[in-house]
Amino acid sequence: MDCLLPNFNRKHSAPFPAGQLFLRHRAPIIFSIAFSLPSMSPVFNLLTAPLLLWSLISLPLLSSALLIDPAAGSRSLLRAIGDGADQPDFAVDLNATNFDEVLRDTPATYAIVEFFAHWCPACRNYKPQYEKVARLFNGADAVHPGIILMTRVDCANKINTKLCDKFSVTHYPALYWGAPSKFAGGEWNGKNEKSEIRPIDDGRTADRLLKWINTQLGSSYSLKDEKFENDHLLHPNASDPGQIARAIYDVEEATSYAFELIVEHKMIKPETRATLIKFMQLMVAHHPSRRCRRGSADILVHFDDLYPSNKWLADKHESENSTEHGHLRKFDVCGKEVPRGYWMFCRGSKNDTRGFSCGLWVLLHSLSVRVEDGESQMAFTTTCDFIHHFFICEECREHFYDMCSRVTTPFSSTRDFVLWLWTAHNEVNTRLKETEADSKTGDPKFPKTIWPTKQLCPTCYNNLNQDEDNSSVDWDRDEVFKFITSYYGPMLVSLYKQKDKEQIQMKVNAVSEETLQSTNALVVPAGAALAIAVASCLFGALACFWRSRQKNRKYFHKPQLLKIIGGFCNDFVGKNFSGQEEIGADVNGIWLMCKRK
Ligand SMILES: Cc1cc2nc3c(=O)[nH]c(=O)nc-3n(C[C@H](O)[C@H](O)[C@H](O)COP(=O)(O)OP(=O)(O)OC[C@H]3O[C@@H](n4cnc5c(N)ncnc54)[C@H](O)[C@@H]3O)c2cc1C
Repeated sequence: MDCLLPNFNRKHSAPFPAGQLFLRHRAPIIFSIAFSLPSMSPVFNLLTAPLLLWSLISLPLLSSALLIDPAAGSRSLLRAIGDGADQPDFAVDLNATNFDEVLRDTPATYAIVEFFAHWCPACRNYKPQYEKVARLFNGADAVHPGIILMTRVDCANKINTKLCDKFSVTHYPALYWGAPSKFAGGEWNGKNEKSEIRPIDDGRTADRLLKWINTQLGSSYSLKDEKFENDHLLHPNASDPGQIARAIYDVEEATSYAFELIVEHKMIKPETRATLIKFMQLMVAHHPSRRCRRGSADILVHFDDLYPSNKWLADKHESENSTEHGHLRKFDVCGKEVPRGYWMFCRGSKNDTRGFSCGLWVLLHSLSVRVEDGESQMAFTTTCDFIHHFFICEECREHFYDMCSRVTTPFSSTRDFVLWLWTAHNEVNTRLKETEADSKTGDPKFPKTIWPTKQLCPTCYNNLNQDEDNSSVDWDRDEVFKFITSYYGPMLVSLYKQKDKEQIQMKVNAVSEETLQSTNALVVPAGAALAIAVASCLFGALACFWRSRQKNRKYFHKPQLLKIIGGFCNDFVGKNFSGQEEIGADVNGIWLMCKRK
């Protein structure tokens, strides 16, 4: 049951206003008078004794009935009741002084604000429910960090009166949902239907609140979700292979961050433009996260408008309107919901270790295992150029490019590319192992090792008695390839937009993801050179088509579109066209229409 607010000023709207005011404001006075009077005059003893007795007996009773503790303060007592005094709160207490600042600064994509009143029994009962959900999203040990900041504001606290009024709170507890930035300095009056802040109409229990959230995000969070710990591992890099499943968050975050850096540092120049487009083509086809594939496709389709290829135009654009990079920023490459500022698989034991560079490696490996044989050389050169132009770490990109330059024979298979990237990464590991030992700049909990360790992949070692040292390890390269393909392949799938809650379902999804990958194939293995050309043409043609469909939606009818797509499928990829799928859910939808023969 909610606590309804009467129509008069909230300050006077407590269910027990007289009692509460009495206890909050009068009781201490009566106490002090009662205790001081006897010392003033013995004449008052007769008067004060019964009063004192009444106070001593009735006040604790009344206080506990009204949840007011004169000694400890109402808030602290309220916190102590319900879910145990020792348990920390997960939801963040906000007030008028920090509300805007906290919500402006949070890296979370969404915020929930609970407006409550500390005197409200329904709020007290609701608190454990709210906390159950907040446990998932808030705090250093959040299970799903960076997605939702869950907060509360005590409207019975005088300093919050204006703040609560701005959000037209009519009952307690009242929950609102929106982007944190919309809350900061924002308001809600219940009339503006287009407001980006919305009341949560069904969050009365933890289950229902989470269900409401899942509906908004297309997620499948469960109250039973537990944090995926890195800490319990004996050796983090020799971990349970299942750990990699969490790396999808990191790959998404690394992708978003990389793109943000590119935009912020204005790295899109006429000479780097083509590299970025090719890398994004690679992402559209092979990024392990569905939302990053979709986001990259969206950006690609609008790329010409946002960054004209004509240098003169680009320069003019730049000087006239230096916000064109800002336009790109509005395209979140992996969507708006990607958690930011957190790392799961790549979380270091210190703030300044691991994170982005680890996520970037995982992205590169996960792309490498997904390309087809015919795309391997293109994927290799695109990766080399991407790191060369867009990885801000000067030393890293130079070293990496040096390793790229040492390749003399074009790759003709996925295996070549996967194993080259693995070797290159191990070369970096070997170099850094020494540097970090000298400079002590590495993460003590994640020392550099030759990878995969024996613990992670015993079959990768021809001789298990050998030291795990790059120069001397006798690798079974077939086993290494098999291991890497499965490690960065099916296990690293998007956790989003999947309704199924159980782990087992993830495996099922991994299979469907694999199917998607295979139907996504850009090329038939009809020779590397042809394949590279076809891959680029196909995407260009499809993107072009998709774009024209967006722009000229009213001029095309479905049969015409089916015919055009059928033509693309047959001409470019030699695959049958299945017209069953509805046209144009997104670019992935178009890929899906070309079925293997
Ligand atoms: C392209 C690139 C070049 C870099 N060059 C340099 C450099 O020259 N100097 C420098 O100081 N830093 C460089 N870095 C950063 C450095 O390699 C690490 O990313 C950083 O030190 C963080 O290390 P980490 O412990 O998180 O593991 P990382 O090395 O980032 O590895 C991430 C994860 O990948 C897995 N992994 C490890 N080795 C392999 C492998 N061989 N094959 C497949 N998977 C593996 C492990 O699970 C590991 O946890 C580079 C990063 C990138 C992306």
